[in-house]
Amino acid sequence: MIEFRAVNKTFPDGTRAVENFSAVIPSRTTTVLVGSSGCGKTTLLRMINRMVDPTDGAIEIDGENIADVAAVKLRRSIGYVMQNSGLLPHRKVIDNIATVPLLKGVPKADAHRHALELMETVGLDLSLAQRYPAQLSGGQQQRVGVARGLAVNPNILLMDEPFGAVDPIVRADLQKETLRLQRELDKTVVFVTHDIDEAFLLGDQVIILEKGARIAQQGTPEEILANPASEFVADFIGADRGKRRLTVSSTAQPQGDDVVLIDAGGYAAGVISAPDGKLATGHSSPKSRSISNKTDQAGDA
Ligand SMILES: Nc1ncnc2c1ncn2[C@@H]1O[C@H](COP(=O)(O)OP(=O)(O)OP(=O)(O)O)[C@@H](O)[C@H]1O
Repeated sequence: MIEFRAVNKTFPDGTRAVENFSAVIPSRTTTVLVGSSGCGKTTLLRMINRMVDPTDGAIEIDGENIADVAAVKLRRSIGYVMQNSGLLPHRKVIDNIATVPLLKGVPKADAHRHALELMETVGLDLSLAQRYPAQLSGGQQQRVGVARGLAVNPNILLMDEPFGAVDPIVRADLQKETLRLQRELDKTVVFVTHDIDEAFLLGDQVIILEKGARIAQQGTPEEILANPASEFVADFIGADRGKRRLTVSSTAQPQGDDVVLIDAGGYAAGVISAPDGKLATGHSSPKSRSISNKTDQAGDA
């Protein structure tokens, strides 16, 4: 379990990135930190492996204050998957994956053998082992990044917008793989994204953040969708989902046109009656969630 207790971070230039953040991240589950650019997600993530130290407050892992653990030791025991993969361009795939084990003194042959196993784990063809990162697609590079994050066999895996730079189809593929890995590997995953759909897909727990890493809402995807805690949350999950998920279509009826909301799967999610603009309950497919609150009206399909 990772616990943040009243954590603050003010950078030397005076930027207050994190204000009084407290949260529990349970073991062997995935917690997603989601929020707009600059709200403090990456700063929170980097505090877990001491790439950033809090100005005050404490972070504990399984009851131990990480301020008491040497930063390098901590960092080498926690997997970290960066934005844009963060691979070393002049090292072959196999050596990129084995970087930290080699630094820790694992014999090269063992580190390489384990790296090849990890390539299989993340769905990479072994023939790619001798290539350099520039000779891989974006999606393959991200998989190498995940394999590298897993190379120290960590209990905790930190993932910072790992799929931000790939196209939507590859992204969906990588998300699916992440779900599979979660089931197989049973790690504590802390995942950062600004994409609420990704957060709801991957998170057992989702923490929606406002500026200064203030918690707007924390809960399961179902809890948040059913009961957005504030206008901010309703807007955040509604606006984002509405933009991408719902389209509006008109159908001619004897008593006047009906306006139908169509979800991403092409199913009717609800009907806005022509005379008063009222939203009827969505019900047309197993894919559509019931339309029960303002957020859903704004866009949940
Ligand atoms: N080293 C630094 N020095 C000064 N300010 C910083 C530093 N790192 C981050 N910040 C600021 O702290 C705030 C939070 O940044 P952070 O990178 O944690 O946000 P984020 O939510 O991860 O953003 P993004 O989604 O754009 O990566 C921002 O205002 C950012 O400009």
